[in-house]
Amino acid sequence: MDNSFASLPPAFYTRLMPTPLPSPYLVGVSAPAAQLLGLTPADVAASLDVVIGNTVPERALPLAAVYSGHQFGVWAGQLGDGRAILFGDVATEQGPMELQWKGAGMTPYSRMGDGRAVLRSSIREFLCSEAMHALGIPTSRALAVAGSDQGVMRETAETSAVVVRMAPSFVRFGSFEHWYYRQKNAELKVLADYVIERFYPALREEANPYRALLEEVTRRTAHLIAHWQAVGFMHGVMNTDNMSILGLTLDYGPYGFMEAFDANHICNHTDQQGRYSYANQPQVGHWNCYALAQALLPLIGEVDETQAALDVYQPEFAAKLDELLHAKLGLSVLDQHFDTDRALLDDMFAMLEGVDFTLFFRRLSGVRAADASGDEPLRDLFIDRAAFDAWAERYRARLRAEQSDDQARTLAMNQVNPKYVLRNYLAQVAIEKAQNKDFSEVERLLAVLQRPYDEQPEHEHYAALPPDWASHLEVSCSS
Ligand SMILES: Nc1ncnc2c1ncn2[C@@H]1O[C@H](COP(=O)(O)OP(=O)(O)OP(=O)(O)O)[C@@H](O)[C@H]1O
Ligand SMILES: [Mg+2]
Repeated sequence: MDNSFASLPPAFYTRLMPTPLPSPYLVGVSAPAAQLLGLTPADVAASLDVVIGNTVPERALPLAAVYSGHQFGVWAGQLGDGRAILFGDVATEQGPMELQWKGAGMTPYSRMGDGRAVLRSSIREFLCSEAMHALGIPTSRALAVAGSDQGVMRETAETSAVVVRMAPSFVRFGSFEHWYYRQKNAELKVLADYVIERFYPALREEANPYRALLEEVTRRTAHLIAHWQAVGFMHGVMNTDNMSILGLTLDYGPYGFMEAFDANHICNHTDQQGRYSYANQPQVGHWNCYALAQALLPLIGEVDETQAALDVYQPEFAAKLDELLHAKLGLSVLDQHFDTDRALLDDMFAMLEGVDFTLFFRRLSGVRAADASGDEPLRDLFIDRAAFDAWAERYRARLRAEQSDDQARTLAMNQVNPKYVLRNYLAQVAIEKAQNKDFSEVERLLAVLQRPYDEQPEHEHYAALPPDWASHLEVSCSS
């Protein structure tokens, strides 16, 4: 174990130890995440004291990093790892992975917080990190989650937990904004050079590596958000301190997956203005890149160059989303169908209002090019059957225009339209059981979500529409 971040000057972090928690218990381990570290789930279970942060691994250099950020569009000043502690990085086949405890106690950046995370939100972060990875969406990973009965106060009394998460880097847009707003250009440069050297080494050859960095991060962010839109993922708190410099999904708080489609859906109950609604995510992604651009401007030097790097956002986002949506519909991206496809997609989203997002796309693969014989399971999702029938006829015509093969298309579509996503109510069931010390549902649900594209006949009910009680579930920033 190493800690490359600790090689930065001391102004970037505070070295400190996690605060122990009494009588820890293991809540869940991700086998694929463990495997990445060359460990088995049994190895991780045997290291429960490390998972909870009561034992610090040999050669670890625990630290909390400083960053700032814009929260809900407003400059929030200094934030920092208020409850996350980075303890080192290890070599894996996917390159070095940093390891963090989230919820391991107070740091100098805790502000009003207690440095803890509750079991509820820790299970949500654990499950969704691994679910997103299995969906093929760039994300931080989660190795394990452990709990303790030590109480923590939120809206109600809850108990503590710690997630061990992993990513090549946890540097955020806000890590750069921090130095920009303090007018510390030397530190800004140190951080940018560190990120380029370690994560974007090819950019060193560019005429202006800082401009190239901005462009690459902007591109990755645009692609990430295209993935979110395509799978119906809503992050919930797209503050600049939650935006990864590697274009990863970071900080699983009040996120949600779209169920009954509503473009303006707001998954975070605390977000009353809907700044981070599904429909707003693409433009917020751009806005966040703009905040990063502003922070990098002193290094890039030229406003025009900075603007040019930022300008890749719209076309990159549009092209990526177009590619992903075509794949979801089993269509090739072909110039001669550009206008037809635009209208087909627009009308699809209009028709989708109120229809379950995940089930719609999964069942779409059953539609046959020749006739309506495969429509029924999909058609059943619609109240306005006539509208569906009319759209399905146009879709069929488009399939025939590229001589689409039903069998091949069904297979391909089922590789991109998940059958299983982490619906809020599924997480809630697992959480309630875990709160009663039954962790079997966390394990079962994780196993289902690790194969989101596979038919799992024994787990059919995990793909079903949410039950009535689920409509009362609310998730907020409280975690
Ligand atoms: N319970 C807490 N104790 C201390 N600090 C907290 C707590 N909850 C949130 N914070 C801090 O408030 C800021 C914003 O919180 P946010 O919910 O975005 O992050 P987070 O979920 O704690 O962590 P991360 O972004 O690392 O996943 C961060 O600086 C975070 O560390
Ligand atoms: Mg955060």
